[in-house]
Amino acid sequence: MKQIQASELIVNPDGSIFHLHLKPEDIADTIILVGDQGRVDMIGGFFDEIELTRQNREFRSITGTYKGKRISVVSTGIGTDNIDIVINELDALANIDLEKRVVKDTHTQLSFVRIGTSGALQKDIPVDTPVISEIACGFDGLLNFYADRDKISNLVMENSFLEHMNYYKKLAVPYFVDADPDLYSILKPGCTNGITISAPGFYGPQGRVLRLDIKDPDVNDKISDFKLNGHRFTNYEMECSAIYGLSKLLGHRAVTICNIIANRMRGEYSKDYKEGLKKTITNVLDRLSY
Ligand SMILES: O=P(O)(O)O[C@H]1O[C@H](CO)[C@@H](O)[C@H]1O
Ligand SMILES: O=c1cc[nH]c(=O)[nH]1
Repeated sequence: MKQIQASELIVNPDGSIFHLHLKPEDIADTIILVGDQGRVDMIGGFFDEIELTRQNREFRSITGTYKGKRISVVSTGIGTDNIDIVINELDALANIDLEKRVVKDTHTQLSFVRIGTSGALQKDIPVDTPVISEIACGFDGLLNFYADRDKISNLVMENSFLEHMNYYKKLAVPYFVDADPDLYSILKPGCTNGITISAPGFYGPQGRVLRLDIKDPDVNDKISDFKLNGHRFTNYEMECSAIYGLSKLLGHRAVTICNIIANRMRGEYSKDYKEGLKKTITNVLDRLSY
C-alpha cells in the first residue's frame, strides 16, 4: 500500500489533521456543515450533550448527541476553496490511517448535511423559507481539478446550460452534481427543491452590482428562465457544489438545505433570518435523528 508523504497529508504533532485540528475519534459519521462559525454553537444549543469543541481559524467543530444520535457540526467558512479543505480532511480522518499514512482497507461512508443561507432566483420563493438543493451547479470550477469530474456530473444539463447562457469562455466551466437521493428524500418535506448555484463570490459572481459593472447584466434573468426536464434554478450560495462533487468522488453522501435570506428577483431581504434558520435547524436535526 502506497504511503502518503508528509507534505501531502499534513498531521499536527498531537496527531490531529492540519486545518481542522481534529483526530479520527473526534468525528461522528453524520456531519452538519455550516458556513458561519457562530452557527456551530447555535446548533450545539439544541444538543443533549456536547463531548468535544475545537477551533482552528474559521473551522469550529463540535461533536455531541441530539435525541441520542451522535452528530458533529463543522464550520467551513465561506467558499468552495474552504470546502476542498474540509471534505478532504474529514474524509482523511475517516478513511486514511494517519499514523501509517495509508488508505484504510475498509471504507467509512460519511453523511454531510449543509445548513446554510441563500439568495432566491425565483419570485415565488419567499424569504425565510428553506430550499433543498436537488442538484448543485458549481460556477466555482473546483471540481474541474479532479480526474473523475465528468463521471459524477450531469453533462447533459451542463451542455444545455452552456448553450442557454451563451457562457463566457473565460469563466470556469460549470458542473452539475446530484444530492444523495436518500438524504434528499429524508430532508425534502417542507422545502422548495431545485438547482442551487454555488458562486465563487457574493457580488459580481452572483450578478450583484454595487460600483462595478458585471460582464452579463442579464445573467440572473437568463438563469431563472432555464428549464430542463422539470428542473429550474432556485438559489445562489457558495459551497454546495463542491460538497456534492467531492462527496460523490470520495463515496460519501451529501445534501444541502439553505434558508432564503434574500429574494434577488424581488429585491427583498429577511427582517430576522436567524429565527427562520433555527426552525430549519431543528427540523433537520429531528429528521436526522428519527
Ligand atoms: O450562511 P452560510 O452557510 O455561510 O452560506 C452563505 O452565506 C455566505 C455568504 O454570505 C456564503 O457562505 C453562502 O454560501
Ligand atoms: O444572496 C445570497 C444570500 C446568502 N448567501 C449567498 O451566497 N447569497
